[in-house]
Amino acid sequence: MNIEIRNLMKKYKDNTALNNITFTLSEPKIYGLLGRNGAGKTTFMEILSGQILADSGQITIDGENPFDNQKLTESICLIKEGNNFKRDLKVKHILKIYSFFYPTWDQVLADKLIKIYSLNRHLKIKTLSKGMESALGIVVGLASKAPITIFDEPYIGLDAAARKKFYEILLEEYEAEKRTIIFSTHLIDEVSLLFEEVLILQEGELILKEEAEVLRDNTCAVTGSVDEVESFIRDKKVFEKKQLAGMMTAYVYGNMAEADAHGLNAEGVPIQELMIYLTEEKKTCGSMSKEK
Ligand SMILES: Nc1ncnc2c1ncn2[C@@H]1O[C@H](COP(=O)(O)OP(=O)(O)OP(=O)(O)O)[C@@H](O)[C@H]1O
Repeated sequence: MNIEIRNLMKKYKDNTALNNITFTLSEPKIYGLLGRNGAGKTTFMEILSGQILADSGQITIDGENPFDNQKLTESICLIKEGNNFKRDLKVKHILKIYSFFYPTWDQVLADKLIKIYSLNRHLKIKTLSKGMESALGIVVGLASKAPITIFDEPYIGLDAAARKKFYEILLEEYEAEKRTIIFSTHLIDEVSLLFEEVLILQEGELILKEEAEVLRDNTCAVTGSVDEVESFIRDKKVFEKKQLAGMMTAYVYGNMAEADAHGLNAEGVPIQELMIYLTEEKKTCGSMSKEK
């Protein structure tokens, strides 16, 4: 589905949550939507899923506005950090409701996931632990098979093994059938290998939109003697330098092969590091620009 966002603005009183963002998500991909606390990620995901209205600008999915649009809502599944389900309903009721709601619902997958996460269908939501409630969110998000599936920090309380299982199945399902998956999380290191494209919001503005592979190929951490590294980075954009006992590591925009050719040790820069750097101050990544 083609998602077009043009000059989207959203304010809460004097607080600007989204400030004139413009971009297009035209392909089914796994998108990582990143940013510091309060950057506007949840606000954007709520507008995209038709739950709230923007103040101005346009948002369209295949040409239609998602707000109050029943037909489109059947194609979008938003799983939030918590409170996704009515507290007095049982797990089995939730599964039933969502299976009716989503034309693309996959009951076989839902059953498989219920088993993997050892969820008891007869328990009421209010009696589930935080981790179990998150697991149910994951079951619904994945089994919905919604063409636009959005996970907003979906795994509060879920342990590392359960999160790993989630990533594995997400990837398996995505490989079997591509769909647009938008994933927002603060556990970037854990998930970043899943991302095909990364979007970074800061203070309501989109400061980066780039394919993950381009980011990986064009940023590196080079280490060597201070003189060697200083000479290598002279004509490069450097976003951090660290020095210890005569050695220097510099994070730069450049590729590893070039650093190797200079006899320097080069490693990739984790997306989390890049996000932290870019959001320290308002910076954009030069040619790795925000809008395409
Ligand atoms: N319902 C609301 N009422 C008032 N202000 C709000 C509301 N929802 C969000 N905001 C404000 O809008 C800004 C963006 O919030 P949002 O929740 O979209 O950020 P976020 O990137 O999802 O943050 P986090 O990573 O902490 O979840 C913040 O300054 C927040 O305080």
